[in-house]
Amino acid sequence: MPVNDLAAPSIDIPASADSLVSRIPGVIFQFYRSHSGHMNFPYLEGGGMALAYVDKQQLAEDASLLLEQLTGHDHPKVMSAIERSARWMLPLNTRFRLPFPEEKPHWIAVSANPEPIASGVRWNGLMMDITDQVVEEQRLRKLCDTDPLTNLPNRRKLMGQLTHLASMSARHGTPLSIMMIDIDHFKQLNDRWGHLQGDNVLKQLAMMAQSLLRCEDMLARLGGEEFMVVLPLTSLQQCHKLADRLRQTIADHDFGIGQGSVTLSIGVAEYHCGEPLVTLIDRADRALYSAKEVGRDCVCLLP
Ligand SMILES: Nc1nc2c(ncn2[C@@H]2O[C@H](COP(=O)(O)OP(=O)(O)OP(=O)(O)O)[C@@H](O)[C@H]2O)c(=O)[nH]1
Repeated sequence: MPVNDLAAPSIDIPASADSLVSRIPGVIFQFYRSHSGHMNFPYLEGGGMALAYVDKQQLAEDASLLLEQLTGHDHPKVMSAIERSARWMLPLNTRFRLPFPEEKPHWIAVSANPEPIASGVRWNGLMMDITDQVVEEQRLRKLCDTDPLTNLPNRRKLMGQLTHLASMSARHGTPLSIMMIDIDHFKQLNDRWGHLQGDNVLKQLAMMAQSLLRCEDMLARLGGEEFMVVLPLTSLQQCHKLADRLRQTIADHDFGIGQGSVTLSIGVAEYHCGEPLVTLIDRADRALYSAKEVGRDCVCLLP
């Protein structure tokens, strides 16, 4: 084999790190915070879109021009990540939304190592635009938490929300109630009208129930023809009233198969501060069972 064939192909090697930095899909930075709290970016270079709308000269003087643009929870989140990193000399790892003109904000991931210096702390790190990755994460999370037929939250999502609301209720001493809802004789409905019509009833029912609720309430499909509603700041009596309104609304509705063809049995229970959630759910289940026992199309409650 001729010796020339083994030689490395001729490539365009960047002359310096600086010329390489402008070609990478991210930003390399140095960030500084003085003991008095002044922050700036002594160094901020890179490629990709993230730098297109920031004024590097200004940020070299004052980083708050960037930090003040952060919206929602991002500003306190980033500030406390900086504080934690500075206090414990731990890597700074966080993400935030950077507003972009005439576009949705872009998600930026930050990763930097702190080093103490006499006048404050200096970080050397990277920022990357991770918008595509975050959008995909959000899509997958929604898929995991959603019932595909009705588009309602599923059991998994509901249990997370119920756990959160129960701890808020215990902490603030506020009432919390749940409704367990089951369609009566749904098997007969499917057998008589077909599975597609059954699906249609589930979808319409979900929309109608949703329209009777407040935005802080959560309606979920637990599976089959069973639904649950979690109602924060709602006593057993208020929940009972609402459950009966829902039962009546559904009984009055013609789902394309005649009024009265779809009815609900509903069990209602109220959270007792500190009890396990399975106990609350079991009470609502037993109330639902009682509603079936007394003849369906009714609401029963267990305090
Ligand atoms: N169309 C449709 N049917 C479903 C779905 N999931 C479960 N089902 C049906 O729901 C029916 C539930 O039947 P059962 O558990 O016997 O309860 P029921 O007939 O409603 O009787 P009661 O609850 O005692 O009033 C079954 O026939 C399931 O096949 C679904 O996504 N779509």
